[in-house]
Amino acid sequence: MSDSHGNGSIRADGAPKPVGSYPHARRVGELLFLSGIGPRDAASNAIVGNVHDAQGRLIAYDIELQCRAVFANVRAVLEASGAGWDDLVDVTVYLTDMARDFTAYNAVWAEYFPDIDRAPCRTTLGITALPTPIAIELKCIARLPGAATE
Ligand SMILES: O=C(O)C/C=C/C(=O)C(=O)O
Repeated sequence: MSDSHGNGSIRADGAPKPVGSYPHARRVGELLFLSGIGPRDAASNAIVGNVHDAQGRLIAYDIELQCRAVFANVRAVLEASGAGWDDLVDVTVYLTDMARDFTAYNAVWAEYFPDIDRAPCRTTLGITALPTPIAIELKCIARLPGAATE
């Protein structure tokens, strides 16, 4: 974890670099607010699961791979912040093609959150575009371990 400014700002070495001028997360009291994060490879920052033609145009993507990559990135930011998967309390999921991708995404979600009583609250939105050519982005809020639940 890096919080060199003492303001709760987190930069996670194990997560892909943010694509703009924002931290991976901010701690505020017992809560941890994660920036929107996409399905990028943490080492190369390349988008996972995108298929391009010889001219470099995006021609296909694998939503399952993108789901797994974005969940891995969320986990990396949580762990760098001193939290874990079970500390997620609220997740907003943005999909660029709800009709095509909801079923596959929902199945991967169920693998990662098999226990409905321990899963975070979730809201899934279909939107026309994300800032980069990704099909899924997650926006998460977690409760830091040790914080009271009530
Ligand atoms: O491209 C990504 O990996 C995710 C980018 C997110 C943003 O730039 C944003 O939500 O502003």
